[in-house]
Amino acid sequence: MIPRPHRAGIIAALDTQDPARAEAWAAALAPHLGCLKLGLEFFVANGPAAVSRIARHRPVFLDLKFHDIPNTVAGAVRSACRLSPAMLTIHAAGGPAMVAAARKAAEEFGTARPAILAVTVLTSMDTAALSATGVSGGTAQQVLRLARMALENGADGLVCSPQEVAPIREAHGAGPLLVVPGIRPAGSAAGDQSRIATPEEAAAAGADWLVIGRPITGADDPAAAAASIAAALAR
Ligand SMILES: O=c1ccn([C@@H]2O[C@H](COP(=O)(O)O)[C@@H](O)[C@H]2O)c(=O)[nH]1
Repeated sequence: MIPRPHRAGIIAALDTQDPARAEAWAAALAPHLGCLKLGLEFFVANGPAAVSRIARHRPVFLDLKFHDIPNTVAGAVRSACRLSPAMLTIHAAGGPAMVAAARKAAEEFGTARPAILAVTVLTSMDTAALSATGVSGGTAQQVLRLARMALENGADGLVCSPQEVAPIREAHGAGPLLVVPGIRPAGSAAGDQSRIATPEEAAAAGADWLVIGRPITGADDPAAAAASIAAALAR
């Protein structure tokens, strides 16, 4: 499992279908960050072998957000573990048995296994969007509910927005690994993200890893953008 950074580390989200572009980003960004995230867009277009090529630059966070019946998720976790990712996502909404099955499958790979992260409420969702799925009470309450269930059933950590980092730390302490998208440096466009904060705010709240996509990959000079965020976090 990837060691927890001493202060909040940066994960760049390499969201592209183009393997050459992902490779170029990985090479340029590797000196400035700790981990590279590959998600569905890259994986569906390029497959497992391309993941291994990106992993030559930095450990890979494989963000495929598995959500299915426990037996199917266990099989998907086993397949993903063969690519030696540092972290792997499942949806907490899959329920206790699914989370437990994911952890058990990962443990078959011993100490080299990835951290199993449970996605709570997607950072693109606000209270109205959540309520449209039938969940009332607001995003913060639902994140805390899913966080407790996922941690009790074997998740090593959580994916949550920067706005829920402090309440999760208050409820669960320093133990869970908190991986946090919805990061927007001051002046960056939010795009489709709803529950956002700056890198400095997320770090101060207690995030372990900050997941940053478009503010880095959409910049004229992605390496300079990553270096500038890293420098701000180091101050
Ligand atoms: O709740 C979630 C879970 C995952 N993500 C992923 O993080 C990045 C964010 O990219 P930006 O360009 O910085 O918005 C992206 O790959 C998402 O799939 C998330 O945003 N929210």
